Amino acid sequence: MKKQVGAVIVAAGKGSRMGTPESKQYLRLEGKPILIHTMMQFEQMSWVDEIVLVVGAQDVERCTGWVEEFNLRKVTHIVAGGAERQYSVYQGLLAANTEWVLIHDGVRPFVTEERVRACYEAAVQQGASVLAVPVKDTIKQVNEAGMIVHTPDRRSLWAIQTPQAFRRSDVLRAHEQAVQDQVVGTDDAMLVERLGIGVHVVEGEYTNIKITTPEDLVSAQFWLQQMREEQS
Ligand SMILES: Nc1ccn([C@@H]2O[C@H](COP(=O)(O)OP(=O)(O)OP(=O)(O)O)[C@@H](O)[C@H]2O)c(=O)n1
Ligand SMILES: C[C@](O)(CO)[C@H](O)COP(=O)(O)O
Repeated sequence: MKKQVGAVIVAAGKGSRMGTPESKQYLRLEGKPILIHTMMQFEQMSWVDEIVLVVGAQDVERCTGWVEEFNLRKVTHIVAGGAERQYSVYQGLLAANTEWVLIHDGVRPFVTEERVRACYEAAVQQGASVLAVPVKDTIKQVNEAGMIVHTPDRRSLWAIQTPQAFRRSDVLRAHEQAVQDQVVGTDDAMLVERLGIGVHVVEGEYTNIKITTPEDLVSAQFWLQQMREEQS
């Protein structure tokens, strides 16, 4: 029988905004690569059946070694990604073999099982869902001359996170349509929305940061320590 839930974890980016010689997903926290922290979160979710990992072609070998070293038994495929996040996700979706997929950034290690489950359940009920948090700042739309052109009502603005949960067949179709239409999106929901499928927003946690720039590493150390204290 086809398995129900898979996680597609994308980690084929270069991390240019981090600016380190080693791509950010391989920087170590408490001795383990950030990507491994993320994968361990999904590995311990008993209801997640498989994990598909997407990395740079040059990193497949060392990631295969880590999957063994850290006993990540749910990993079924380690595939090479593409030049944009969207293309990496697509490669992961092709390899996945579950009815539902949870697409997650390899550099969001602090996502909690409770929120991932809520996201998955909302998708099953509503068709598609993403984790997100209400924005805390006032957001302005600014033109090329540096002038404010619009202040959207903050009450309708959410910062979108991962995981993003979809029926695999829907999100695969959305990616294929995007390629045909020459659209490159910054998340997968955007591509699914284009098909006219409603995407439900599930409130996430501000701690589910995407490690992107050097100051995020300071926050990451802090949140990891907090997690350890809660566990002990
Ligand atoms: N071609 C790409 C680009 C990004 N990603 C992954 O998508 C996630 C979110 O992307 P982002 O934080 O933007 O990572 P990078 O693209 O690596 O960062 P930057 O934009 O600073 O280069 C990361 O886990 C990243 O590895 C990917 O799999 N393939
Ligand atoms: C998908 C995403 O995590 C939603 O916030 C994000 O858009 C991907 O990373 P990027 O920084 O936009 O490349």
